[in-house]
Amino acid sequence: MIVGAAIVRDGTLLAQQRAYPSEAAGLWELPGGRVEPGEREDAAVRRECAEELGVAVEVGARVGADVPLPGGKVLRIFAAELADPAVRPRAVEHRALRWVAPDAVAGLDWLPADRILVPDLERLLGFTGSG
Ligand SMILES: Nc1nc2c([nH]c(=O)n2[C@H]2C[C@H](O)[C@@H](COP(=O)(O)OP(=O)(O)OP(=O)(O)O)O2)c(=O)[nH]1
Repeated sequence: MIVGAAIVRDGTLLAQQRAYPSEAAGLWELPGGRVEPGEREDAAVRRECAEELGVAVEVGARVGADVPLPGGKVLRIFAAELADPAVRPRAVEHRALRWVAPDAVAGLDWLPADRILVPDLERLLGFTGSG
């Protein structure tokens, strides 16, 4: 199980740009990673956000359906918020971070699994689209 955090602040979504491996470098994803044996999924989200962004988050409801990943893994996204909205996330192991506006979510160069979740992420941000 891979968990990811859809962190929302001021109506925008935090995305991060992968630096590796080469086939994924430059593409965007949500903060997250593998759930360790015996670890709760919400705890894994908090741990990954601490490791990757240096921030504490509060984990909310699931976003969208599970997305199957190559190799039999599954990606499961949870809504999240910064425990302290004044603390700025840092790109510890990623190339860049971006707070994405609702109307820019669909245009970001996401990893393939995340692209599937775009409508769910837009809904989370309250984006109704152009028509
Ligand atoms: N964190 C994260 N991983 C994603 C997303 N979408 C997606 O397909 N993945 C894939 C990429 C990787 O194959 C896997 C998680 O990799 P990772 O590098 O973030 O996690 P990790 O450090 O715990 O994993 P590992 O390298 O130790 O196996 O899930 C996403 O939005 N966030």
